[in-house]
Amino acid sequence: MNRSRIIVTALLLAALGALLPLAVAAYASWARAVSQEQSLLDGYAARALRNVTNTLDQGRRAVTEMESWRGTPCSAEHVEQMRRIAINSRYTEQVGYLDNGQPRCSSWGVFANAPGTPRVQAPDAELPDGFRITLRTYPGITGGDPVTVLQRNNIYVLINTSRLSDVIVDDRVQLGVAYGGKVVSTLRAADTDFIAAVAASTTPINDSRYLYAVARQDAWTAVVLEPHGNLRTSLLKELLWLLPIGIIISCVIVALVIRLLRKRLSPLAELTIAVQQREFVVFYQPIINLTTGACIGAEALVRWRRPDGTMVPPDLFIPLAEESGLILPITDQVVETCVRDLRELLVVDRSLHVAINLSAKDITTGRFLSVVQKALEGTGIHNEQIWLEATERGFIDIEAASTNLAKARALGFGIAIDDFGTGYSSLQYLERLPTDALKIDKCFIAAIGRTVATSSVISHIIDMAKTVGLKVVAEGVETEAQAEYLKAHGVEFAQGWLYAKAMPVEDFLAFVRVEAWREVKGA
Ligand SMILES: Nc1nc2c(ncn2[C@@H]2O[C@H](COP(=O)(O)O[C@H]3[C@@H](O)[C@H](n4cnc5c(=O)[nH]c(N)nc54)O[C@@H]3COP(=O)(O)O)[C@@H](O)[C@H]2O)c(=O)[nH]1
Repeated sequence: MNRSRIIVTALLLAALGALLPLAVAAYASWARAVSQEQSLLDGYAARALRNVTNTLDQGRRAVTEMESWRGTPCSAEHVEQMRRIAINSRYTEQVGYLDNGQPRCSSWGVFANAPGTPRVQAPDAELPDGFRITLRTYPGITGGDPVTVLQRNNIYVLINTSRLSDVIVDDRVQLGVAYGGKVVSTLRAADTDFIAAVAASTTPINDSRYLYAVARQDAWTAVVLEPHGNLRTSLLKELLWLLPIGIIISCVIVALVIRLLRKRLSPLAELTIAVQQREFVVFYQPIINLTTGACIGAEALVRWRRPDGTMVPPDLFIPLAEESGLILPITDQVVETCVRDLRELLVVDRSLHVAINLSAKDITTGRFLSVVQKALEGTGIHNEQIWLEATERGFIDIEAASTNLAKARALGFGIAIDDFGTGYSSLQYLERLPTDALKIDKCFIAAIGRTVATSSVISHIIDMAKTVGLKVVAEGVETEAQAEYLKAHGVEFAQGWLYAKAMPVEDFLAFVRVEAWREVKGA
């Protein structure tokens, strides 16, 4: 994944991580508010139903008690008894006596077609215990309040219908009581259509306007409802503690994403992925015989080709790779690539070699030897065609370095000391290390012909290398004057922009073909 994709993904993750806990907190607050309100309504509905049962039971008890009275109907004692029962029965407005289906007397006195005489109306239902119930009727004498009539044999009681819904509930709540789907009594300006619909339905009703609870017993239904908008207060209460938790979780997630992003975008993380994705390519810089002008091989120089195609020069990632240990798999990939790229060429032309840079870790651990040997297995490339370049950084553990390089040399690999002259103790290394060639660092080559301190050093390096019988390769040759100087001082080999820059394998193969053709033609 490239950088911008990672950033976009991280931004999306951060946005999601920030929003999700807030959304969950909001949803949880809503769900908790609804659940709390719902259980409150459930409690009210159960209470309302209990109230209906209690009220009717009281009426039933009044009738039953009156039924057991023996005496002359509508006598003063009879009326007195009815009055006594009505007074003691909290919800009963009136206890009365029927003669031939017509009210004759009640706890209020004897009727003689007085205006308070309850009208006799056909009952709405016959109950299993022999009672008949008339849900809403008007006694006339009470000034219009509807009453519910409970009657058995020739005794009846009047109950103020509003008693059926007389329950203490929160102000915001509406309540209704229905019998067989018909709304009998309501508390406050309740939505009777909705209550009737709930009472008549056996399945829950989805209505965006109300939150409601229902309790049923026999044909009675108590419905308690409140507009959804009323939930706002409970919702705010829940949000007050759930939202801060959501915000904290959001912040933690965003911080984690940023941390991961920074880690993922760190140079080390990118390099690690580059190694895993094998994003390295090898360029080859020709090495030239200064006397004949022929190409005798190439130095393999690694580049990191990022997924977007940009090339990262080794100076920018080799130090980090060495520090982190990633240089080891990078060396492995360079070795494999060199063998794959140049196998045919090296087998056809045995005079050619490829020089591979080793890192300090490669040299001290000695692992490069098995890596190179394994890569060469069955390729037909001779060990002598592989030069291994070591810099002074690899000689910190001089014992390990000389042992490992000696092993490599004994197997026929060429050993070159790279960047020679740039360290503090180059000469000391020369004595102790098994070496075939010295590569003079480009800073000395650049000083040729210039009046700088380093300009005089180069001739001493060349003399000394020749004295100990080493091949000399001059690095960074950029001008004819430098080449002439080197030739005049007996340097055999050179590489530098004067001849060619490091190039992709196809270009290098073409370069070698052209050079070979030029040789044939004697140009
Ligand atoms: N452990 C490994 N180190 C490696 C590997 N590949 C490269 N390197 C080291 O990275 C350093 C930079 O290399 P690079 O940017 O490829 O530069 C090389 C040449 O391009 C450059 N050069 C060659 N000719 C000229 C020239 O005429 N003028 C000029 N200014 N620069 C020139 O020099 C670099 C080669 O240096 P050297 O290795 O010292 O021969 C460099 O230190 C590489 O060693 C790797 O696979 N493993």
